[in-house]
Amino acid sequence: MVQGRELCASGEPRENLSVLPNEIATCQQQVREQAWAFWNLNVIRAERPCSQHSLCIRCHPRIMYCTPPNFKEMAIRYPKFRKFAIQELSGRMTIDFKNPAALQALTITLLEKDFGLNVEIPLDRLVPTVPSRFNYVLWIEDLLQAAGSAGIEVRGIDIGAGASCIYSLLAAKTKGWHMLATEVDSDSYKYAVENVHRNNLQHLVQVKQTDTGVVLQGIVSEGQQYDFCMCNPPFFSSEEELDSESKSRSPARPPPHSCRTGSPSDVVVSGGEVAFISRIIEESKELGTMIRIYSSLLGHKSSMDPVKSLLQKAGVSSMVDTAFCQGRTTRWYIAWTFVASCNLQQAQHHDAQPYKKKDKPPLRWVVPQPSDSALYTLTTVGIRVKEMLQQLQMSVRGLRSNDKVQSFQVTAFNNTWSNQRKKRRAAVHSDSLNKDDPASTIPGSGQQSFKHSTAAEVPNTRCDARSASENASSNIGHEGEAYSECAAAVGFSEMNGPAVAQEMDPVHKDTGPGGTTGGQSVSHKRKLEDIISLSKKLKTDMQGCLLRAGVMVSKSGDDIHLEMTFVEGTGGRESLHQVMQYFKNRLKL
Ligand SMILES: C[S@@+](CC[C@H](N)C(=O)[O-])C[C@H]1O[C@@H](n2cnc3c(N)ncnc32)[C@H](O)[C@@H]1O
Repeated sequence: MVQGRELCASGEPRENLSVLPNEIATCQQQVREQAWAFWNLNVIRAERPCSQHSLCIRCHPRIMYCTPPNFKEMAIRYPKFRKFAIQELSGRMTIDFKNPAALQALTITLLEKDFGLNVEIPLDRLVPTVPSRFNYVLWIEDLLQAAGSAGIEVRGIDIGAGASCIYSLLAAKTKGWHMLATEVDSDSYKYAVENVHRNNLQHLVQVKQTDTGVVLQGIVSEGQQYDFCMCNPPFFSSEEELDSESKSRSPARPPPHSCRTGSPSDVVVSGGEVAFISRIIEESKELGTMIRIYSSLLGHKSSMDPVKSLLQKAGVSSMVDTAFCQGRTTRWYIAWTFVASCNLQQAQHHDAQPYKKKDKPPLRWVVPQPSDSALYTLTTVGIRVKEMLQQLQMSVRGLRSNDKVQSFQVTAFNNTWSNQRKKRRAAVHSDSLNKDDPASTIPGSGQQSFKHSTAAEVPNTRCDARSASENASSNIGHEGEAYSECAAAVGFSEMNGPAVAQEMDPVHKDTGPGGTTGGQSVSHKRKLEDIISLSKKLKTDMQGCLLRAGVMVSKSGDDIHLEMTFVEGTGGRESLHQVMQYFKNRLKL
């Protein structure tokens, strides 16, 4: 990677690219860049977004791929994908995006994981990228809504289904739409038919082999009515154009991250995509309202203007276009209708989501049942958790307390949870040496809580360091939602000023054994002053707290869960893991 040569998708130089020092790291970085790019993320590497980023960092607002999928989880769960998973030095999983077999495994795995689809795609045919295909399906759904066709039994046509038959399978599986998929290539046709059967979707998807001479004519018979047609046309006019595309690519545009897949029959058509779409437009003039919405994807932005002017000449009653971006690849989409009452412009959405860094899920643990089941209640566990947090000298602020949830915001400035045994021994030792030294009880010295701690040292074997599968499963399922719940419980916005004051209150009140705030001795007063000055220092250090987290005790069925969500802190998530481990080892009811 050479700084200065790197450009944003729009052609502007990227800023602040990090170049790792050695060759291995650079190589790792490149693989990672490919991965990021593949997931629509290359642009986040530019600290200062270019003028077009607001436009190009886009995926459909309803798509799940605005955050990248968890390759680690996929590698654990899917052996087909695991074969191609590469672990970087950082531990992050990626694949070689230049390897068609790896792309094939990625597509097949995502279709299975996210859509329950079992698909086979030959390596000599186009391997579709799942996010870009699902973007189109979701956009069609928007168009149907705009055309007033949503909610009814939807019938669509997928022109050029390819071997994967991906659009029809996604549309049928996720939306229950009836699809007619057409394909001219006999090998692709066979694969498409098998893929439909493999997923038992014959009742929704019909695959038809067609002639190159037609696109829609002869497919839609008299009296038939379809709600939409969609198409990912062959982009190129010749194999030479296909080959020269990468060479003729403007130096302002970076090379594509992933390799090209598919045969020339997939991507080459006489006259290129404009000619192909102009055939759809011509035929749409004939078919008129028999198909309510016509649409096509465009592989080249330069095709948009000629296509629009053809549509204007065709006298369409409404048209709309959009673009979705995946990594360095943008695809444009156009739709039109001859139905006078359809205003497709209503489907114009400018609220596409920018990439959001995936929120880390909370750490979660099922609190084991004690022998006395009467103690296994939300209240008892909540109280015990709060006590333990306070014993750890954390500031604990109650946030929510009802019959389902008890949640707290906690802040720690010192690591009072690691090496407990060692610290206790040291505390006992120093205690015997300085029995009367008041400093030994100053909160924050890390000693007071250990003296008072009654927690057993017996490690809980069920809860030892997280296993790989536990790590993985923490990312599976609806942790995102759980995270939001916990994060909401934590109340990010409330986490500043008031928490500080409240945090310090217990310290002020804690005047030591037998002490009162009135009529104190001089030494006791000094001790209080020390504590107050320490408190003030801690207040000013608030920004640099070691750990701030949300802690939630919740009931789910018969189980009581303890969840911890990292918010901030110099100790990072590692410190949260340590605190969770502390609870796993010591929480006794
Ligand atoms: C770019 S590929 C798209 C495949 C698939 N829809 C996808 O998005 O991955 C274009 C497909 O259209 C097919 N095709 C080309 N001309 C066609 C025609 N006149 N009618 C139907 N399919 C056609 C090609 O064989 C190829 O499979």
